[in-house]
Amino acid sequence: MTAPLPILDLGRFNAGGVARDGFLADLRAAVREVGFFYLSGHGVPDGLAQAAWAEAHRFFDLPPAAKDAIAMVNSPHFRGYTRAGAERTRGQPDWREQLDIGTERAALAVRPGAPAWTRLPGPNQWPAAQPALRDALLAWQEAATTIAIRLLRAFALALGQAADAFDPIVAETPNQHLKIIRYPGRASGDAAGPDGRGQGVGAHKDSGLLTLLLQDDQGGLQVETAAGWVDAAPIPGTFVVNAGELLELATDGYIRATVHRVVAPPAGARRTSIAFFLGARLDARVPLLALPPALKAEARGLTSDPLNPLFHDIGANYMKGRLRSHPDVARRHYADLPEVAALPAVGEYS
Ligand SMILES: NC(=[NH2+])NCCC[C@H](N)C(=O)O
Ligand SMILES: O=C(O)CCC(=O)C(=O)O
Ligand SMILES: [Fe+2]
Repeated sequence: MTAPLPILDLGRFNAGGVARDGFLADLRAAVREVGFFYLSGHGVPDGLAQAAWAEAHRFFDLPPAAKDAIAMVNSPHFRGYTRAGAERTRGQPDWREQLDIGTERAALAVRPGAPAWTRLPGPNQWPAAQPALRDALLAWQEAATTIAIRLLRAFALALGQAADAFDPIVAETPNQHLKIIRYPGRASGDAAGPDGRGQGVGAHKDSGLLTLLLQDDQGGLQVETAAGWVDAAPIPGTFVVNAGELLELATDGYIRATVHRVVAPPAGARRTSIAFFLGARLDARVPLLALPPALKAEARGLTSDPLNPLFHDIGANYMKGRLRSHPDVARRHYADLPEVAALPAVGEYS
């Protein structure tokens, strides 16, 4: 048995004094060693999560036509519904259906020649048949943003920085991204992976700063560690938290954005999750933090993966993930970009 992932209580951070110091020491160890932990004591009112769960289940139970009416392929902002099998991770189809939303705002007026990320801000798509979904998910997105920004201050302190070290890149227009996700059960043999089960979502890093995940009681999330894949089994009342690529970039790899995946549930079961990704302002660059010497000596440098280059330009780093994940959206709305012309044709994935 591998050691389970650590559990950190945000109440200790909020309490101050020695409790806070203990929390920060545990946080530093957790992000350096695994990059994944459970967060308890976050204080988000239970009703907000309950409402988000109830509306998420109602959404996935809508008839397919009602969901396809707000298909992501209609949105240059990568917002809307994606059917199971349409998203790609490392070129392979992910067996999950999902609704992606983000900050609700008007699209920017985009000048020709402006960076591609300027096309990302914009309105969400909501199902006409379910007006309550919008309020529940936007309220959840705000609550999750508040906790994620508080945690980011804790990360800064744990790294020997001023608490506000990340404030400039999350001020005013942080890149909020929320997904409600359902993984259908799969019979073994159904496009089974090496472990005999299907790909719910393939192995990847999250591209932003921090991810806060709510998961139901099904399980299936796995985290890559030095000792191999470890299950992030559900623990009621907690979030699963993980560091994204922007923290790896900011710390020259002291923090690693940990690789994770979801193994599809068996036939007859299903998994539902609600993932919130706090990203930074798309118009900024990730600062390279000056770590205290003791921490700097332990920084391992950035990982190098030819399929996943890391970019200090935040807009470019986020864009790469969106384009490769949703080649249908990329071809419809971003065909002018050279990296889109280079995407393998559907059916051509190895
Ligand atoms: N928005 C996300 N966090 N998506 C994570 C899934 C992995 C994604 N398909 C990728 O290729 O990077
Ligand atoms: O659904 C989950 O539990 C994890 C999803 C995930 O890792 C992602 O969408 O980035
Ligand atoms: Fe992820």
